[in-house]
Amino acid sequence: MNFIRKPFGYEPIITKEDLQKDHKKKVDKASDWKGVLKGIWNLVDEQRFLLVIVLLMVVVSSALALVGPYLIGVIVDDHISKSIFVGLSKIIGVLLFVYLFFSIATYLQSYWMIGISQQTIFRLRTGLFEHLQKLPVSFFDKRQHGELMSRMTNDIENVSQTLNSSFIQVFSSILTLVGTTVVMLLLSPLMTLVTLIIVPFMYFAMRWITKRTSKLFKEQQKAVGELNGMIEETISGQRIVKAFSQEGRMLEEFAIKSERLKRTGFWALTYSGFIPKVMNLLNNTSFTLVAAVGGLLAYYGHVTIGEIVIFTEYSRQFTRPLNDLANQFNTVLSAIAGAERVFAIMDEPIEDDAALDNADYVLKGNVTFEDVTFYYNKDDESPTISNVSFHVDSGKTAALVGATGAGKTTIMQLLARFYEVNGGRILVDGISIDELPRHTLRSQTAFVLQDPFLFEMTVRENIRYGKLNATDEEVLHAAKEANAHDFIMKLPHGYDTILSADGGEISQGQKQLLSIARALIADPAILLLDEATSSIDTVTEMKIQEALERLMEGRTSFVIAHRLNTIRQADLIFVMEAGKLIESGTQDELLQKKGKYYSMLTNSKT
Ligand SMILES: Nc1ncnc2c1ncn2[C@@H]1O[C@H](COP(=O)(O)OP(=O)(O)OP(=O)(O)O)[C@@H](O)[C@H]1O
Repeated sequence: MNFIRKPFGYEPIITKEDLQKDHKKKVDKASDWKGVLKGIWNLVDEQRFLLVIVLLMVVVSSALALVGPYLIGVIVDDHISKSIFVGLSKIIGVLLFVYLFFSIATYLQSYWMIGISQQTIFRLRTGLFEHLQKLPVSFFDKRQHGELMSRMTNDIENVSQTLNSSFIQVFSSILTLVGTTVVMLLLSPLMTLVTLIIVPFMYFAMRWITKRTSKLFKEQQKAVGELNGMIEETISGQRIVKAFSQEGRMLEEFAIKSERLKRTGFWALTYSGFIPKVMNLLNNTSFTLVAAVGGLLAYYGHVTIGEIVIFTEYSRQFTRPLNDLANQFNTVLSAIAGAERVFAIMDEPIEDDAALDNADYVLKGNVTFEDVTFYYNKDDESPTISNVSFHVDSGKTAALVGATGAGKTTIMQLLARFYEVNGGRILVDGISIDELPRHTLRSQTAFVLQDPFLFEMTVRENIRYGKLNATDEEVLHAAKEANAHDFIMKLPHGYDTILSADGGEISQGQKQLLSIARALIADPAILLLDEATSSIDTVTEMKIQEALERLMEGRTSFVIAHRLNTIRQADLIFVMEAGKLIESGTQDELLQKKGKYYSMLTNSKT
């Protein structure tokens, strides 16, 4: 497939139907502007006073911008054309003062505005990150991670740029437009008419262009989000991509997405590139009209030369803010689209939490499931977990067995309250888990997964993740207990070796040992363990087994068991099938029963 196209060989990508659809959508979503502005206003928070001062500065500088041309007109009419130079120095002094003060006012307004916008963006970024941390696991299940990352970076950057510059410019442009019109009308309604004759043309030209660009900018941001999503997935899953030799397919998919971004980018920039050109043309036309008609009127004594000078200046001053407004329009539109996407996440409901009454509760680890039913999706025909009931005493080990997809991992995730049950109750020490603050429950529950997640931090920090205030001695002790110390000491910088985000430089078994050390240091009452299925060399496997035995001692443990030995040693065995708990008991009880477990065991032996 050839992905490289001639730079100008693109088909226009907006049809009339698209524009009509888009117009309808805009009408439907008219309130979003208000919502976005309200959201930003809330974020400005305690800097609102400074913002008001900035706005006052804009008023002052816009007024000063009107005084300059007027004074030049006065100089021409009262001094130059009459050759009277008395008092000229005074008026030039005032003019210089006006220009100086104008510069100071514009400098101050942009200096303060940068401070306000950076602080606002800081709040927006931190708020979004904080909100993401509080969202339920189910939120992340449904979304592409790279796309979310794009909201944290690109969209926020767009809002930031608008707040930095566009905000002041838009406000000042509006003030200048209104101010200039008023002053022009007071001076000469006839000349005002000549100056403003160009405005309807500008309006229609702008409408034609922005109708197209606003849709394109939205599409461009969406395409950036999708592309980022794919890049993130491909980089984090690059081993799988390579293992299945999918590089070619990924490249094709990437090229298609990238091509879409290129096409929307091309048209967005092409259309928005018309804006300054069209504006310039209309601007110069207006300038020429004012000079020509003004000259004619002056000839017949209707206006003075000074007034023509004032109006030629004002005609520039009038079209410049229009030009600015037109230019800023796209930036503002793209920022609003970005802000909408950010606020959409902020509006996602966070996990509600229990009152803090039980916050200091120390778990003993008695776990009870009472008729628990759970659906991942409301529309699923049958529940993922249906009517499961069991009890595990504190300190005991329960092995979960069953075919893939039977619901073993789900049982564990429900116990850690990653998802809310749809029916029944889960109790720890007789307390329903929704009466325990999540932090209380999760800080005393630890996961040891097959493929544990390691952070791009030192080995020491990765172990300390289980208990952030652990001392170096505690880290060392946990690593020794987890049989991880020896291999850590062989790493280039020992405990200070920085691991890559997926722990690519250490083996699967070593990752498990680190994850056991992390769980040991957390000292949880309840352990949720997914036994490794991948083949690990016998020495490492023995080390893992030994470390796990130490870890499980005295704690309530749920193990997704793959080895017969683990199952045999468990106090209780739960056999799961299609979300149901079909058998439970000790190894002996289940063997005597000669049911599913018995047949699973005999089948695996044959
Ligand atoms: N986040 C999710 N969203 C929707 N469905 C899910 C989700 N996670 C798991 N499922 C579905 O729920 C069912 C039970 O999955 P679960 O991971 O609990 O099975 P399991 O017994 O642990 O399987 P395995 O031994 O393969 O890990 C499966 O049909 C699975 O497709």
